[in-house]
Amino acid sequence: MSIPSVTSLTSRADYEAAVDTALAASAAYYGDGDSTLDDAGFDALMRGLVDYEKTHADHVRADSPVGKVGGGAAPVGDVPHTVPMLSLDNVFSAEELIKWGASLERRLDAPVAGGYAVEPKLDGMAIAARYRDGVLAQLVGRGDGRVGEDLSAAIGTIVGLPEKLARPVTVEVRGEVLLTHEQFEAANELRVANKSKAFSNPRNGTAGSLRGMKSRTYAIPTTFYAYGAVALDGETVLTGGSHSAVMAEIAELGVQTTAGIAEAGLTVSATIEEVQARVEAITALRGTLPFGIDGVVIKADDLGEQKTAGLATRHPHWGIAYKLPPVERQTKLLAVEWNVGRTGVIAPRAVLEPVEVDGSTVTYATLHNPAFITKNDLMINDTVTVYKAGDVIPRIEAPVLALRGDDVIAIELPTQCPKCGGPIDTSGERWECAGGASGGCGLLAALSYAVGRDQLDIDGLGQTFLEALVEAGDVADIGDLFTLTREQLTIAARSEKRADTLLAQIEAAKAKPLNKVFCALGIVRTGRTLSREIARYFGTMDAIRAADADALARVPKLPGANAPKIAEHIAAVGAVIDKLTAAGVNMTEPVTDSSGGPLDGEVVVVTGGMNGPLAGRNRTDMRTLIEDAGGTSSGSVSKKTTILVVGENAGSKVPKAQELGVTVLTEDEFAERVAEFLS
Ligand SMILES: NC(=O)c1ccc[n+]([C@@H]2O[C@H](COP(=O)([O-])OP(=O)(O)OC[C@H]3O[C@@H](n4cnc5c(N)ncnc54)[C@H](O)[C@@H]3O)[C@@H](O)[C@H]2O)c1
Ligand SMILES: [Zn+2]
Repeated sequence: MSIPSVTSLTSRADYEAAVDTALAASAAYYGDGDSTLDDAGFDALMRGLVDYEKTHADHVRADSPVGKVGGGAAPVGDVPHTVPMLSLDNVFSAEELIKWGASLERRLDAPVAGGYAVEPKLDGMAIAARYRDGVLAQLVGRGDGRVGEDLSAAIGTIVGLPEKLARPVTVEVRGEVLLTHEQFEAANELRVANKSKAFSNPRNGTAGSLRGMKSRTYAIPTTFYAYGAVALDGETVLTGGSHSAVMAEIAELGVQTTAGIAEAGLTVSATIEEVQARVEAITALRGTLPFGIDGVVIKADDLGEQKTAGLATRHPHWGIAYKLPPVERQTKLLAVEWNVGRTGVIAPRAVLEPVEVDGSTVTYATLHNPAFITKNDLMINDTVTVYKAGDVIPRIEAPVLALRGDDVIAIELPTQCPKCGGPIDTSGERWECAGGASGGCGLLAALSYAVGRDQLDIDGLGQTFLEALVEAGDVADIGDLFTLTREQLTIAARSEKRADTLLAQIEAAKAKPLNKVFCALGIVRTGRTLSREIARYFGTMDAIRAADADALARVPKLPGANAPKIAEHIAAVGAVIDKLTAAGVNMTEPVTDSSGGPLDGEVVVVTGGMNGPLAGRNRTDMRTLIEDAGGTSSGSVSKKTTILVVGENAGSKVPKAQELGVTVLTEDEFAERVAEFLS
């Protein structure tokens, strides 16, 4: 959707409608709503209004947003500002910046002597913070620049704006409140948990966070950066003669300032050429900053020069905003595609009407997962806000509900894997192809898992070899691993020697106990521990296959609610199990009567690195050992713990165990108790 840079208004009716649209958009933009226009659309409309008003002076409406701070519709309130809080005029290119520099020097009637302060333009909400005798007494929004709303209820929730200064001075600090990317995510989690609608972007989220403090019971933390300060109640505590010096004074009082932003923070440039270089440097850092910026602000640093340059009604002459391309645009959601990733994750992707965002054309955006679609009530043909920060994949923020037409169509969620047609595991937030070991879309991931150390332990079969085997069509499920020929392996591994090693490892894997073979199948909602329990309980693969959900639910540690899914998946991989059986893979669990074992009834915790007779055993190995010996393995010391095995560099678990009266054993003592299981 390419928006013309000027909306052309050809009749009085057009003009009237445009004023109404702009006022409504501003009210939403500066309030906490969703505007029906993106910034590019709004700016084009404003340019259209300016053009029209120039030639139709008699049509100009009193409430026209032209020339007004806050677009003529920002929430205003009733607190008068000490000194007007203005907006900033814009430039968009190096040429325009040079022109602005020249016009400033004309106003000064001399070259700029004090240099230019250059700082990021933070994309949040402007506020004035009034400190009296060092105590934060009042917060005031920008409003229409002359009067603003009282936002004092938010005192104490803003990072960087302390409730007390380092010295008991009276001063008004001005700056931007914003939500960092992290705070934005956290804010939305809080909102959703409290049954409120998620904020659609950090800027209107900031407004919502501050205003909401008047009525909300929970605080949403925001962040403040000062970029100005003025005298309050006639007291002048600021002695610095430049913007940068004043910022240093403010920082000394304990307030966070734009000078405190790492790398992209306030610096002073001597010439316009240096300013341009600094603008480019800050632009390059845009994607790495912890919050959004929509430009770079340039100010004559010397306060005397600022005074000489003076103010226009809507903006100062001594400063300018160098705007960066918008990272947020509105466009239309045309369709949703479902793609299956290499690990079997089924991810929705938005197909958009092409739109230019931050200098590049965006046609697709991630929709994360099905829950994102339902949570945001997205529909095909909705107007959506597309957002791009740095080199991050474009994201969709929210549908603009005010623009929803009659042509919207519900987004259909898949009921089967879009790639293989197999079943889908919808238990997690991310949906996955449940084909898994039976050759579904997660084949490579499933194979890697199956040959892993805790399963079949064919460690020579790394990712590259597996990929080669799958690519060659030699392996379509884990059953095929056991019928690989020396020739196939030689081609995949590019070496006869490696092929022979692999053949030996594969042969050895055939003798693995049932619990490892079962684990290798990657059955949903089972892992190592449950595989052991299932194998122990049923003894043979045939018995496992014969078990229905009720029988599975009787397995120790197996949550009954998961049993039906597990049973379903076991049935689905029947053909793979048949292949494994035919290839001579062991399908029985060796009977280890663990009741009566040396650790029967013990709850064992292991801490520190294992040495001596237990050397080289990681936590998984230790758990296996404990379970084999009839004990229960646990990760943390509690009242239930009966034995703590202490290895090298043991930490805080030892004093805790001693405090609880838990038996503490050295590696040697423990090894002796489980000697018969150590081989
Ligand atoms: N999409 C919409 O519906 C809609 C509606 C109204 C306005 N807008 C957008 O808002 C912009 C104009 O609004 P504006 O006047 O609020 O702001 P502005 O973006 O033109 O700039 C002025 C503001 O920049 C902020 N700022 C951030 N960092 C600063 C720094 N380091 N030093 C000084 N000031 C700093 C201050 O809050 C100041 O008030 C336009 O880009 C317009 O597209 C959009
Ligand atoms: Zn699939």
